[in-house]
Amino acid sequence: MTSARAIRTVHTVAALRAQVNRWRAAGERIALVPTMGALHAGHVALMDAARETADRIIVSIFVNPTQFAPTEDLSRYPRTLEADLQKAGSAGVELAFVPDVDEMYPDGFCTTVSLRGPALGLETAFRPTHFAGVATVVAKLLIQAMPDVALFGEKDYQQLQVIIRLARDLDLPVEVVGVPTVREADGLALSSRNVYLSAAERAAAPALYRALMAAAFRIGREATTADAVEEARAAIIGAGFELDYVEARHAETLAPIASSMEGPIRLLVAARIGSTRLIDNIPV
Ligand SMILES: Nc1ncnc2c1ncn2[C@@H]1O[C@H](COP(=O)(O)OP(=O)(O)OP(=O)(O)O)[C@@H](O)[C@H]1O
Ligand SMILES: CC(C)(CO)[C@@H](O)C(=O)[O-]
Ligand code: BAL
Repeated sequence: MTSARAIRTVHTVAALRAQVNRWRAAGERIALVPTMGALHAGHVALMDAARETADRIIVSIFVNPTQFAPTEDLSRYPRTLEADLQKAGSAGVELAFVPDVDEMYPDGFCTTVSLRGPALGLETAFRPTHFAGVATVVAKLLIQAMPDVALFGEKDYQQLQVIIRLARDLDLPVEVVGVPTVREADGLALSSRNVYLSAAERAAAPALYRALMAAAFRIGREATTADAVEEARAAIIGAGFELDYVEARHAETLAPIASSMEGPIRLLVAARIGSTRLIDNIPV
């Protein structure tokens, strides 16, 4: 059951803070769900999880230019604000923070978060400036909204680990919560970028998840981790993808797997089909 409430939109940090301060003064627990809009059921799962833990939910909708490289899809990224506000309101969100680029990056802006640890490799090998943009905007959003809890999807698993580390390292007083990936019935992870897929590409796309599932099943049974990852690589390329990476990593530090290593493993993949780049991951 969702509890639809009237949603209010604010565009400035000052208006966001004024509302947050009123809620704080009343002793209410606040959740923030950061998004780039084009909301789908994956985002709604974050809002549902937020409702379980907080009295008030804020969604931010901001297509953050600094996390896109000049060659990437910033200009064609889907923008569906009216429908987004409708969906967020139906999911019990009361406040939408929808800043414009100048509000987030005023003239002279020159500060960026620098990262190592979980940001090394994987996405960074293909999007070298991406996580600096993500971490900087997320740090800003967390300082602007001062939530008790912020929710992020496991679909962007490396991003989630980077943000957990960011909050810990910068002593941001927020609980960072990861929410499991919401999938289509055939296994494809929901993503705002799925709208780019042609019918044929959409039909091929679940091969990504199937290859991860097959590898996760084989690891620790009849295959070494390295062999299972190699098989996943072949299956993904065989399904028509251009593979950026498929790797097994330590699930929290995202350190590469060494044969002597203990601890949980995560399989992560990024691959391109046509003009669309998809990512996915699962636990082993
Ligand atoms: N299928 C999903 N399941 C759970 N969370 C998701 C899913 N898709 C996105 N999210 C989460 O929603 C938040 C906002 O993501 P974003 O607005 O970039 O949407 P997206 O679908 O990931 O878009 P993109 O196509 O840019 O990857 C992030 O924390 C992201 O991990
Ligand atoms: C966390 C985020 C909203 C920062 O722009 C974005 O990277 C996303 O939507 O996953
Ligand atoms: N959901 C991740 C945002 C990005 O790919 O830029």
